[in-house]
Amino acid sequence: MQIAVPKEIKNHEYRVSLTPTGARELVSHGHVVTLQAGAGEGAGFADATFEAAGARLETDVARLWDDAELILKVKEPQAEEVARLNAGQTLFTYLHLAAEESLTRALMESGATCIAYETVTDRQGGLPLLAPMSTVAGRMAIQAGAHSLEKAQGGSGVLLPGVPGVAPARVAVIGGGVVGENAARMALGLGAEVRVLDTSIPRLETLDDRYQGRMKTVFSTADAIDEAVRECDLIVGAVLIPGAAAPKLITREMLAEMKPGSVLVDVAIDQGGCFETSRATTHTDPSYIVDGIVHYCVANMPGAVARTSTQALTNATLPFVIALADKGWQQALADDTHFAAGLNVHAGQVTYQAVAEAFGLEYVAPDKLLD
Ligand SMILES: NC(=O)C1=CN([C@@H]2O[C@H](COP(=O)(O)OP(=O)(O)OC[C@H]3O[C@@H](n4cnc5c(N)ncnc54)[C@H](O)[C@@H]3O)[C@@H](O)[C@H]2O)C=CC1
Ligand SMILES: CC(=O)C(=O)O
Ligand SMILES: [Mg+2]
Repeated sequence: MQIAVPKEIKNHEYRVSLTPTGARELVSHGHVVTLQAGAGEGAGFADATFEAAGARLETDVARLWDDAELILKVKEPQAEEVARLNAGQTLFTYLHLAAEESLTRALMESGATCIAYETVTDRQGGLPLLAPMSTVAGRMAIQAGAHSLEKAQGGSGVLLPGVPGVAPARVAVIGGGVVGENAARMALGLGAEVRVLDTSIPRLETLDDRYQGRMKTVFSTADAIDEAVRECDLIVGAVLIPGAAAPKLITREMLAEMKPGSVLVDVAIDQGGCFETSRATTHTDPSYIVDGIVHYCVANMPGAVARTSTQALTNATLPFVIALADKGWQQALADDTHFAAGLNVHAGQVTYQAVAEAFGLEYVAPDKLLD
């Protein structure tokens, strides 16, 4: 199969969708891997390393897209990328469509088959292609939050661990999944006082057991969120209802209850964000202030640590990419219902229920296309 690896064009996105190690595996399966020249540089992978792995280099972007049967990307396609996509091609990348009606409609119009990393599932009920980047983003959320608390960023001037004789900061993490656990773990490591809110009791049990009570576990209710808003210096938004737009858990009105200069880090921004006042930002200008509260809402946080993220992403995606390339999308998805959960759009139809519901579009179940 002809596989294309374009250079990412989203603001400060330095990841690439395949490492040279991944390219070597695909080439050994008899596939042709074509990399846009320079696509790996941001992640520290020179063109020559890809060539040594058996990949071809292409400088003509139009030709790269035109010749491809399978296009591997990291971030959702930007407008100029959607325009290059054609019927019959398969796109495998993060899509986050429930937060993006215009992208959903544009992908439908392209006629292509679009498989989202973030909705592929596993037998344990997890999201194996979201998890590696959630791990990265969760860990970064506390770095970003600590920085945002500094006065120069508009923050309250609180140091997360405090110092002897001065209390540490209070951190609340709403959503105790992969992002949430990693954020809470980093905050604990820095000496903050940490609570995690989740609606899943089994998840809170796991965290309580794993961290032996060192982080407070809280059942997520409106009361518990009100309390966190009043008490905490830093709140990380890390909720997810797979494939759906994030619920708005902190309203603009509630910001008045927060201490001035407190910080909201909305990691769930790629699914629309879980705070009413969140809007997606970029690494160029990552935070802004509403009613005295600093908001950090970067939708591609892992792009800033592209080396680590690229390796972690390829480790997770490679078995799925090999299945797509070896068998074609229809057979690969028919053989694995968890992989089939990744299909979001095919030939003009929406094949992911939460996305169809978000925009009042007709839903076509993937299994109807796979018989
Ligand atoms: N901004 C960025 O760069 C990145 C964003 N993300 C996003 O972070 C979000 C979280 O991802 P994961 O941790 O992997 O998901 P996950 O599925 O592992 O965890 C989500 C958790 O939220 C909980 N939850 C749902 N509704 C809740 C509520 N009302 N209150 C409290 N908890 C609630 C669930 O029970 C679950 O434990 C996703 O939107 C994901 O796309 C992930 C990676 C990078
Ligand atoms: C998950 C996601 O949106 C990212 O890694 O950028
Ligand atoms: Mg086209």
